[in-house]
Amino acid sequence: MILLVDIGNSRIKWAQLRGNRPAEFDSITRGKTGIKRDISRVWKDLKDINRVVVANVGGDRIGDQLTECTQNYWQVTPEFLTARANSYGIHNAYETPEHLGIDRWLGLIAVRQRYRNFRKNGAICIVDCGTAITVDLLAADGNHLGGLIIPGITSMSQILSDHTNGIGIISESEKKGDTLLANTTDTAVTGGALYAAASFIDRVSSDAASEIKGEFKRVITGGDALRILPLLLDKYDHLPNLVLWGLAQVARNTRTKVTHESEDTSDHCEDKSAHSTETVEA
Ligand SMILES: Nc1ncnc2c1ncn2[C@@H]1O[C@H](COP(=O)(O)OP(=O)(O)O)[C@@H](O)[C@H]1O
Ligand SMILES: CC(C)(COP(=O)(O)O)[C@@H](O)C(=O)NCCC(=O)O
Ligand SMILES: [K+]
Repeated sequence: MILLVDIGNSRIKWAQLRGNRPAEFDSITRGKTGIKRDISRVWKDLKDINRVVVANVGGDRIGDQLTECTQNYWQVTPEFLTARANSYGIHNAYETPEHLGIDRWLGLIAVRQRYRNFRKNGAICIVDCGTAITVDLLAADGNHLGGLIIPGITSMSQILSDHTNGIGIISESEKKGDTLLANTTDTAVTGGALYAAASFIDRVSSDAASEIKGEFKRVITGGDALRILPLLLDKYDHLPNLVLWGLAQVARNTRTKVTHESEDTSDHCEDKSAHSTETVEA
């Protein structure tokens, strides 16, 4: 069995490759410096793992800990992916391609596969709402046009807690009801972060759309997608676990030729097309 692992700066997400697609999605919040205890708890029951394909943006120390775990559990050394200049029909916009976050690169790969019949001269805007919020633009011809990065919702609250006396660690509190403005410190900070994120996403996607002649599609993913979606002005396709879908594509394209598992035709990520107010189960 092939294990697909997405290590972000806040959470570790994983799935198993079933034919051409990821299945049995799971995730945990991870420690800042150590993940061995976190993953030993949840991976001890995983059996017959013969490959581990990894997107890691958490740094080498975290990667080394993952390697120690997979070698202990399954005698398998993980395959750590890095962004490339060109592959899967995508041209990386970065001056130094490997500096593009591997999560962002795999998101581009997954989106290109998901919308492979996308019309000429259009573009797709990919928003990933995690520890950081990233926006990337992928032209229909496969050119990655670049992107932007801001702190995520939790990171913005963390900044205020670290730099002010009056604001402490914010609990995962939302504004009560649908009032525009908040009446407690926690909800003022959380509400402000949500509005900052939504305004950033609305403005960047709107400015990008004005430069694109053809069809313009908006995609959103990441752990905070569902919190931000209700505040967005435009329609988004909510594609959960986008990075794991990208990992599935790369894993099956680098599968050892020996294993000829049944090819699953539907090899693109589920489309939970979402209006800016809700995610509809596909
Ligand atoms: N089950 C959960 N437990 C904790 N946080 C969650 C959970 N689901 C979603 N989140 C939200 O997702 C965010 C992390 O999203 P994610 O895309 O996994 O981040 P990253 O890839 O940066 O690790 C957290 O900051 C939190 O707000
Ligand atoms: C921007 C990110 C920190 C996002 O990571 P995440 O929020 O998923 O933890 C990650 O994509 C990253 O480390 N990128 C490298 C820098 C860059 O993409 O320019
Ligand atoms: K991410």
